[in-house]
Amino acid sequence: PVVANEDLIKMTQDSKQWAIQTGDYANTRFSKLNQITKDNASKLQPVWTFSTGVLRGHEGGPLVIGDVMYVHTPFPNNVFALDLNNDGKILWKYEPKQDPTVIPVMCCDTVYRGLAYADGKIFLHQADTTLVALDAKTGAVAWSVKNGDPKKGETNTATVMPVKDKVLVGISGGEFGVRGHVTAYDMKTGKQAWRAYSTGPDSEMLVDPEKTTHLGKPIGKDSSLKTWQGEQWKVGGSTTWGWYSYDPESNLVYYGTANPSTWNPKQRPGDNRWSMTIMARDADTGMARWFYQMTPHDEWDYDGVNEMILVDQEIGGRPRKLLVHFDRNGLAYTLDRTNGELLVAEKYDPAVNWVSKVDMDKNSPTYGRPQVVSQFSTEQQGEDTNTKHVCPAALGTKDQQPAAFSPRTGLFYVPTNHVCMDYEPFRVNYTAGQPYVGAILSMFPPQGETNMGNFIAWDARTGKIAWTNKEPFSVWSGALTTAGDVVFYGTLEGYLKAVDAQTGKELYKFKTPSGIIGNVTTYEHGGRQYIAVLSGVGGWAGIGLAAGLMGEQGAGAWQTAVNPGREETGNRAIETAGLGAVGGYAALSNYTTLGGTLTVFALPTQ
Ligand SMILES: O=C(O)c1cc(C(=O)O)c2c(n1)C(=O)C(=O)c1cc(C(=O)O)[nH]c1-2
Repeated sequence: PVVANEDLIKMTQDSKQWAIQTGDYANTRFSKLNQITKDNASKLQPVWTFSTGVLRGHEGGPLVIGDVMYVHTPFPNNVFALDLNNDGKILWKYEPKQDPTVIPVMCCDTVYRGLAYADGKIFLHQADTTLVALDAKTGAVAWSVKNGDPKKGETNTATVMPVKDKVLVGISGGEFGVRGHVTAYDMKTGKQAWRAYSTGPDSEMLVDPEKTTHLGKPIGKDSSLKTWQGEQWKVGGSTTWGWYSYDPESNLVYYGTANPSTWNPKQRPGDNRWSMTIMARDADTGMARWFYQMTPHDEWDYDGVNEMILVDQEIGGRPRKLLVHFDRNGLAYTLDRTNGELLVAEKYDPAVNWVSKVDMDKNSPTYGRPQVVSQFSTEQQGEDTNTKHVCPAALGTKDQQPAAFSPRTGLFYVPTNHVCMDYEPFRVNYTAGQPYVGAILSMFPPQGETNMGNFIAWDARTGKIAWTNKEPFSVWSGALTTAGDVVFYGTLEGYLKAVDAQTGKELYKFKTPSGIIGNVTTYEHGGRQYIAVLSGVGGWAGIGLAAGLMGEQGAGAWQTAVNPGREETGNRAIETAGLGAVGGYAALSNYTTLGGTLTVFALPTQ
C-alpha cells in the first residue's frame, strides 16, 4: 500500500491554514475558526490588499501554508509567495513563459482555479497544460510535465488535486472537441502513473465492465462505445475541468465530466456516455468504482463538473455517507458516495423548466433519468430552430463557483445563477484546435424577474431550499462558512458579503476594486482570523468585460472566431457573443471594471 499523504490531511484539519483550494478533501469549504461571528461580523474591515498585476478573471483563492500565503493569477499564471510576518512582502515569484496563442483556445476566460500544496511543493497547472512543481520555500522548479496540447484545443483552468504520492489533473476543451481524461502524476518525479478517459474503450477508461456500476448495476462491456455513433467519442468532449474531492476512508476520488461535443445534439445520437457523469475512482489505480450519468445526451451544455461535497448526515433516521452535488442542469443530487445510490434529485431553483423530475422508481426502465420537457428539448425543436426560454441557461443554475457546507447548521450554501436562454443548434465540422460549438445562445433572467442570481441555503436530506437571497447578477464566487455561523461570498459587482448562516440576513458588505469570481477563504495568523478573497471580474459570466467583447467591434470579432459561417450581425451579434454572456451580463459594466486584487479582512484590534 502507498503511504498516505498524512501531512496534507493534517494541514487541512488545521483551520489556521488554508492548505487546499477546496478547504478540505471533502470540499466543504467550512472553517472551524470562530473569532468572526454573526454578532461581530458587521465590524469587519479590509486590513491589507495586494495587486496581482493581471487584468482578467481571477478564480480560486490564495493558499495559506504556515506563515506564507501563495497567490496565483489567471494567464500568464504568475505565482507569488507572500510573507504574512512582514505585511505580505514578496518572498519569491514565479512567472512562467507561455505562448499567448493559448488564450483564444480557452472557452470561458483565461481563469485558473488556484494552486495546490503537498510535500513541500507548490503545484501549478498552467493554461497551456504544463504542470509544474515548485519548491515552496524558494520557487525553484522541481519538475514539469506537459499534460496536453493547446494546438488541439487542450488547455487547463482547474486546480491540482494532491492525493497520497500523486497529483491528479484534469483537462479543458469541450468547446474544441477535446476528449476528456483525468491523469495522475507521481508527486516526486512528475512521471505519469495512470490516465482515465471519460469516453472510449473500457481499457482506456479504466473501467471493469463487471465491477464498475451505474445505479447499482454493472456498466457492461463497451458501455461508452455503444452510446456514440461511429468514432464520435474521439471528439466527444466530456472534459474534466471542475473540482475534485477525495475520501481517505474509501480511497475514492470524485469528480464530474463535462458536456459531450458538439452542442448540437442532432449531430451525436445516443446517450454519449460517460459525459455529464459523476465518477468515483480508486486514487491509486484510477479504476472506476461507480458512475452516475446525470444528463444523458445533453441538449443544453449542462457540464457535470461542479464540486462533489462529501458529508455524513442522517436520512430517514439512518446515518449515511453522502455526496452532494449542485449540477449545472438545475438539479441538486444527494447520493450514497460508497456505491453511487441515488437518494435525492430535486430542483434547487424553481425556475428550472427543461426537466419535470428525475425518475426515482428503481424498477422503471428510465430509473435515474431526467424527464425532459419537449418544449425545451433543443433536439426535438430541431437544428436551426431557436428553442426559447430554456431554464437554466447553458451556464447552469450553478457553474464552477463552489458551494459550502456547515456541519453546525446541516445546510449547504450555494451561489447560483438565475438565468434562462434561447438556444439554436446548428451543424459544425470538426477541425483540430478550432471551436466546435454548434449553437447560438442568448441569456436573460427568468420571465417576469430581474435578478440573475440567488444565494441560497439548501437541505440535501430533503431537497429543499431553506432561504434565498436575491442578487442582481449570478453569484460566480465560491462560498465559505465558519464556526462563527457566518457565510461569506462575493458578487459580480464586487461586494464581499457576510450573511447569517441560519437566516441569510446580511451582516456586512464591502465593495472591492473589481467583480468577484474568486472563492472566499479564511485563515488565522498571530491570533487573528482573516478573510481573504481575490477580485478581478471575468469567467464566462464576465467574459464581455474580461475579453473586451462588449461593443460591436469586440462582439463582431468573437462571431468570426467562434461562429464562422454562422455569424450573427448588428444587435444580435452583441446579444449572442461570448455564447450569450455578453448580452446577458451587459449591465455589469455599470458596476465594475477589470483588475486583479487580493483583499484581506479582519475585525479591528482593540
Ligand atoms: O468543456 C470544457 O472543457 C469547459 C471548460 C471550461 C474552463 O476550462 O474554464 C468551462 C466550461 N467548459 C464551461 O462549460 C463553462 O461553463 C465554464 C465557465 C467557466 C468559468 O471559469 O467561468 N469555465 C468554463
